[in-house]
Amino acid sequence: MTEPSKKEQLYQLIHANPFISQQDLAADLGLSRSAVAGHIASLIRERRLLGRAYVLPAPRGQRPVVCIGAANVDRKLRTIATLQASTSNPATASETYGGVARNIAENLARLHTPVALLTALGDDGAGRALQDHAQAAGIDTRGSLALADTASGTYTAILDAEGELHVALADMALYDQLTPEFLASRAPQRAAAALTVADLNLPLETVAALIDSARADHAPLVIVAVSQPKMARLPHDLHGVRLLILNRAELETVAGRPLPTEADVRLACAGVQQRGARDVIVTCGSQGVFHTCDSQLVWLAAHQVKVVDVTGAGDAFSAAVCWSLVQNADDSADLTLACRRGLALAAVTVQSASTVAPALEAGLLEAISNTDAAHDPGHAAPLYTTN
Ligand SMILES: Nc1ncnc2c1ncn2[C@@H]1O[C@H](COP(=O)(O)OP(=O)(O)OP(=O)(O)O)[C@@H](O)[C@H]1O
Ligand SMILES: O=c1[nH]cc([C@@H]2O[C@H](CO)[C@@H](O)[C@H]2O)c(=O)[nH]1
Repeated sequence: MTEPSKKEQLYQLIHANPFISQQDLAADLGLSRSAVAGHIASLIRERRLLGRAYVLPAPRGQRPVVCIGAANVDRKLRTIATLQASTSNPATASETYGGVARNIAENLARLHTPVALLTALGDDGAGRALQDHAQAAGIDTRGSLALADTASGTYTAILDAEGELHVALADMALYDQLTPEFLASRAPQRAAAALTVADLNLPLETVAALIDSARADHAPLVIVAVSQPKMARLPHDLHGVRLLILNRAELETVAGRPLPTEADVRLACAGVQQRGARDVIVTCGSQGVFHTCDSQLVWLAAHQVKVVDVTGAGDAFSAAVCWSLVQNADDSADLTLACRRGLALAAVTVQSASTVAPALEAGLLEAISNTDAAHDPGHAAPLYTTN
């Protein structure tokens, strides 16, 4: 098969990312800037491009949440009977779309929130399937990085017969190419965000660059942890971070010690706040969540539900919290309300075999308001050790 002409390749790049700069076009295609300008002028003459535009921000309610991080293929292997270590277990296998940033983006799209995803995709079947699926879900993937001769990210999880995770393996080296330079090349899309959500699949320097720009632009940034080993990607200086969401084991990694009591969790959160993060949410699996409220902690119990598969519960929780944050035009979002919405979406997700529960409706979250707190199962007595 003959390779498309440079002009055609340039057109495809602009089609995929209308924000792309002439400098990036020149670098990607191995052309000079003047050759790029010549092709653009020719495409305008042919009316395949209608001109070069100034980009104005959309009205607030239509500005997207921009999610930055992983889009993986998840392989889940679930034992049929009780899982036994160091031997072969009869199991069933399934494949779904995953990656923390992608899962959050899909949850938000299903809740009818405008959302864009900046990720890296390989040039394999998985990359094309991830791209098609995201587009069909209504996620704007035009700013994502298409990598030649690279396999897409994969996550392989071993679940027991009850749907609880035993071990998981993450093959995701391609996200190391989501560098600060890549971020800079997507500055126009990022500037349009109502909220930026970054997962810790990103390299440390990239997360630091996102924090720097959130601080400089006074723009809200939520950071979502993905695993204990990848807590090493959390920069020390967190000034500019609106919210850090992580599970208790990940907070233990940050603290460098076990956190068996509520007082331990409070101290560890205070440490993260001293590093500059405004708020912290600590998810505690089937028990519930803590969130900071100035120097105090608020505890909310999880819904008691029958688990089908826990994969994606944390991402659904994070998506509902982000959904809640963008409902307020000012900075007055109520974190307790956001977490109650998170618990509700996570409960729906653990009861579904899918990583992102299908058939979500924003009404599910809208129905949870400040006025119904007393009737909410999320306000049951703490199950967590409090001494
Ligand atoms: N067994 C469960 N029953 C009810 N709710 C659950 C259960 N497990 C998780 N959840 C809900 O999901 C939220 C996030 O779970 P968890 O603390 O395990 O996060 P996570 O480790 O990031 O999850 P994951 O990696 O599976 O997406 C919890 O706060 C809770 O609301
Ligand atoms: O290192 C990582 N492990 C797991 C995930 C993703 O977490 C999801 C479940 O919460 C799952 O979809 C997996 O791909 C990731 O993005 N990075």
